Amino acid sequence: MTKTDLQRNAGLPFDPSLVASIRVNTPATLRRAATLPARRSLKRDWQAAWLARAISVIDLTTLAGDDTEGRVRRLCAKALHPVRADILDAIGLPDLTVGAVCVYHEMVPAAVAALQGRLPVAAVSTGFPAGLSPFHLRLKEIEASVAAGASEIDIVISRRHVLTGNWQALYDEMAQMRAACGAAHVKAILATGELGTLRNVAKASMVCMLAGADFIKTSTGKESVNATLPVSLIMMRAIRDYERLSGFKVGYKPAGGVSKAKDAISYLALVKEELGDRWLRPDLFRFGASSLLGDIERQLEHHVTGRYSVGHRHAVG
Ligand SMILES: O=C[C@H](O)COP(=O)(O)O
Repeated sequence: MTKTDLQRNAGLPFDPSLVASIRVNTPATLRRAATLPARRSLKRDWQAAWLARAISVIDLTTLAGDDTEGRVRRLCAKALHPVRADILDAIGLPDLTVGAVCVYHEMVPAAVAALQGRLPVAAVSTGFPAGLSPFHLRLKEIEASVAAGASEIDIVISRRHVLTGNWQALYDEMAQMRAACGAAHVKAILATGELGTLRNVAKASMVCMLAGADFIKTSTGKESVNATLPVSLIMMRAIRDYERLSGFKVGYKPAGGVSKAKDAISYLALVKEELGDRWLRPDLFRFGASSLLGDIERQLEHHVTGRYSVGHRHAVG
């Protein structure tokens, strides 16, 4: 998928009364999310199809202080050929790639050179993960990432705007970041584990969408609590509400700590039930994940051969 395949969210004017009216039924949300992993048991062939689908929507990620160009090149090779050819043949899939590769700004040139336009490169810009570098430098970082060839930018919001209820400031920040992205697609990372309440998550989701976020994303992967099913339920319902208001479909990206194939299936099931099949494609859904692919590949190998291989046979990067 190239950037031209992705629709852009034009946003809507800031509406403080809309934001103030947002409510969340926390006990009901927690109950609904808790039923999901227990209810889902898929038949063998369907399971392979869902796991292949999960791979196709991974933003294959390396976001480590010791990243090197060599690691990014290996990650890109894996992104283009995420599953061994014999396993793909056995499950009847001619070809499969992940959704995108996600790296720090400094690693964008290495990823762009390795992928040669075959997959999008997403950059975490704006002083990731805290998002506390000077604001004008965060905007400059976005522009530099786009100039280096990133076609998707994952920005991080200022958590303090949420924690102090300064929704106008959050809207303005998001709108300026979106503008700095130019033609690149923008994903807003809410860092939900640091927002205090599910109501704050719902409000922050809506404000970022009003300000033009093309995707909303749970976490950087660096908070102590990252993607969860209850948070995902709230964010997906906010996406539904925004579609009712604007007619626009915003994408969703759970990220951080999604490392097991069975968790990926729970997320996909939630997307299907809350948003519908249209969201089960890379233009509207991504997993931000560094180690999920290895577990899925292991499960697919088991599906085909009846045996589990050791985890290090499916190393990524
Ligand atoms: O955006 C992606 C996350 O940083 C990846 O988190 P993870 O390493 O827990 O999979």
